[in-house]
Amino acid sequence: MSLEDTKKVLIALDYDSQDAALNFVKKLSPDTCRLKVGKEMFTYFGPAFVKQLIDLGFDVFLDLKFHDIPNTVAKAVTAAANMGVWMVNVHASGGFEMMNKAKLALEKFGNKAPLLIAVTVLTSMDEAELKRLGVEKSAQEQVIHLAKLTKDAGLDGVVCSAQEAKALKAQLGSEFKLVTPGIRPAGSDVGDQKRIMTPKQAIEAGSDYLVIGRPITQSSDPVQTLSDVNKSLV
Ligand SMILES: O=C(O)c1cc(=O)[nH]c(=O)n1[C@@H]1O[C@H](COP(=O)(O)O)[C@@H](O)[C@H]1O
Repeated sequence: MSLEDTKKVLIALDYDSQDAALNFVKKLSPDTCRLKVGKEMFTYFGPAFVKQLIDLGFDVFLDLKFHDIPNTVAKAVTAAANMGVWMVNVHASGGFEMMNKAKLALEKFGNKAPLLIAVTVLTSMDEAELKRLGVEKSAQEQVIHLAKLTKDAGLDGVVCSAQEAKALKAQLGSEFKLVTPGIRPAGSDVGDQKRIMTPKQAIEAGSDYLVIGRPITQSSDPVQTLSDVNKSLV
């Protein structure tokens, strides 16, 4: 297995302090994880913070979950690619045309284009919440439906829960990337996540990348917790 393949963990840097985030990041090696910057840190600290992480040698997943008209999203993913991020995402419910236009906008970056993935059904949602939105399908059916649309639009993969990973790999093939938040090592707080799995279960089910935030960042020894998670995946 190559070094790249061993970096399955994407740490969700959900901090409201840049110093706290950087103190933590400086204890990490880019060989053992990748980093995710989401709405909170990007809204506070912007592209300059993302660039600092890239300059420290980390692959960055810019998780801004774009959901807008096709032209706006195509321009937003172009801005992300110009920042040099490794992965960027949109909401699949933005539709085929929006996703396809975003993917086409990244073609000009050639092999420097970030991976483009789409969020299917948020891992914080269960079937009761889907029903409130007027979705009558089960969570798994809705994830599969949106993942097929995402693949047809030419994207590289989806964000889903690990609970759907086995069915998605069977239906969409091994190359289509599955990025799974809602990861909870045994015994850790579930918080607002609903569709969860442990890191080891998620990899066994077919997840390519595990997004893990609070179980690592709020642990009493985050570096040790990351190391324990990585060891559990070997
Ligand atoms: O796109 C995401 O990363 C994402 C999608 C999703 O369905 N669920 C989800 O939790 N996330 C993100 O994954 C991270 C999960 O963090 P923890 O729940 O702290 O492990 C957060 O930064 C969320 O914004």
